Amino acid sequence: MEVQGDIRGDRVRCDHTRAWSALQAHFGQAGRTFDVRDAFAADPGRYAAFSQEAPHVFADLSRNRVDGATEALLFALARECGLEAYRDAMFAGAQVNSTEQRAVLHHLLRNPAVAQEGQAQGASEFIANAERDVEATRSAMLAYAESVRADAQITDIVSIGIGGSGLGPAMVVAALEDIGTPGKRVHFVSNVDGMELGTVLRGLRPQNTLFLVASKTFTTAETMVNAHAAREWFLSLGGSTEADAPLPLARHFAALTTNIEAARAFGITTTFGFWDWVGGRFSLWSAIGLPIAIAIGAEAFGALLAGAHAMDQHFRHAPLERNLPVRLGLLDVWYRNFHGFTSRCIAPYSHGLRRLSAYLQQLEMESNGKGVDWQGRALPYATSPVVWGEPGTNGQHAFFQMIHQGHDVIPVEFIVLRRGGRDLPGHHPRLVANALAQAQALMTGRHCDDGHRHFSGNRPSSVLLLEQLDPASLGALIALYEHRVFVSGMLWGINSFDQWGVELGKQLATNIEPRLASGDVAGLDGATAGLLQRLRAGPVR
Ligand SMILES: O=P(O)(O)OC[C@H]1O[C@](O)(CO)[C@@H](O)[C@@H]1O
Repeated sequence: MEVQGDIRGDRVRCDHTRAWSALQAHFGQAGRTFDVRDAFAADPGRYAAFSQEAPHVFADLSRNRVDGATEALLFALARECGLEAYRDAMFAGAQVNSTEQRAVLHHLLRNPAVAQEGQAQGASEFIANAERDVEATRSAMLAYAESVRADAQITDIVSIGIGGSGLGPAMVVAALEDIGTPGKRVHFVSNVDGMELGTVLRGLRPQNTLFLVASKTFTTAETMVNAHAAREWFLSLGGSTEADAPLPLARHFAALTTNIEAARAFGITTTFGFWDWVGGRFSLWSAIGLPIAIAIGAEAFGALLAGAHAMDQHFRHAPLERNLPVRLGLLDVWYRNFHGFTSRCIAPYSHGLRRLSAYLQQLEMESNGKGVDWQGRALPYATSPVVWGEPGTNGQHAFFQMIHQGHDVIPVEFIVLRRGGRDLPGHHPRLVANALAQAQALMTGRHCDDGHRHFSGNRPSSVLLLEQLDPASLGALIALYEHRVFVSGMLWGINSFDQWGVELGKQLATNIEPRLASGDVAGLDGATAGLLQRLRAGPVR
């Protein structure tokens, strides 16, 4: 298929710009000693200047270690790097995933124009074909989701998939469980540890179960092991590979994959495809989102897509100075490369968002945890921070001690809902009060002569405020993070859309597994050989 040009040549790496040198000077003069409390005292308009409206999300960035001068330099950096042209190239279908020669078009999956107007005006043939594929697959998948929802015999859906084929759907289904279909339980199985699948299967009956095998490649070892085990379980309890048998495998298994042939070879006839221009960690909007559509229905799935699309439009069209993904991505660069902050804490004050940190870990660290630029040159600076977190208020009683008083400065992202979910009187105001109090305490600190009780303050945080946790807000929030990762990755000069770093471990595991049975340690390093021999003192099975 013909794609639009490769625009790698237009990229300028952040450290090759004038703005980078200016930021270094600025950091030395003002950034290093910047105190947010002084900035508030000096500027009564600070809260407004560092607030940002975006679709479904309001952001208060005012408690960060930036001022107008810092942001002006960061916007200059973005422009010198060619961020706007690069963003537009991604949306136009250029091969921004340069190491795999792939376009990056997950935004097409949530573009309502694809359904309403068919081929967009002026789109390339490549995009027009992609849009047709998206529309056809989406209609088929949503019709199937509705048929499963209407099928009283199916009570349990087991989605087998890992990484991008598991984390996104699991996070969204947990977040939107209040609007889940009564009578349907959706389970997610990722780990090759048999404890996970075994525990899920223990409570199920094959005639009431639908397995969804979710794998972009349909080769991922963990998913294949679990899918084969599920198949064995199903066949051992009366299931059959014969289409006209009373309990046919074809009715109880479906596949979500770009590798339809491999799914068919597995014996699965119901398949929903997607394409190489959808990265795994950006795929919840595609057929990989089928468990979501079954859980919440086609209409709510459409609202999830619409929320994400609204954020896409904001990212594409808002000027950099009022563009939330841009402001957040620039802040990430400022903190990582100038302040040297090594991690960022995600603190959703929402039980529904309890899987968000796990989801963002893949999105951010698999995308931007890279050490070479797009030309393979070693980078002289750090890239992705460690992203971690737990829902509030639980985190307050675990690791917030360190965030308030530890040596490292850890920017925190509070995610707050104006309206809580299943309202029990008094819970939500208390939850929100805690989020605001933590952000306040981190900034203001509290002087005390007793060092144990002293809070230094000036600890940065942002607040992302959603009206409520509904499909549209959630879609917008996820798309916000996707674009933010694009922004920082673009400035760092890396390819945010490959993941070569996961390959070596996969290959070595394939080499080690037979050695657990044979005991052959030839050619292994001393530590691996030692552990293997120790493990062989008893059976590993
Ligand atoms: O969908 P697949 O092909 O099973 O891959 C699952 C995950 O594995 C990875 O390739 C990393 O190992 C992820 O990028 C991907 O989301």
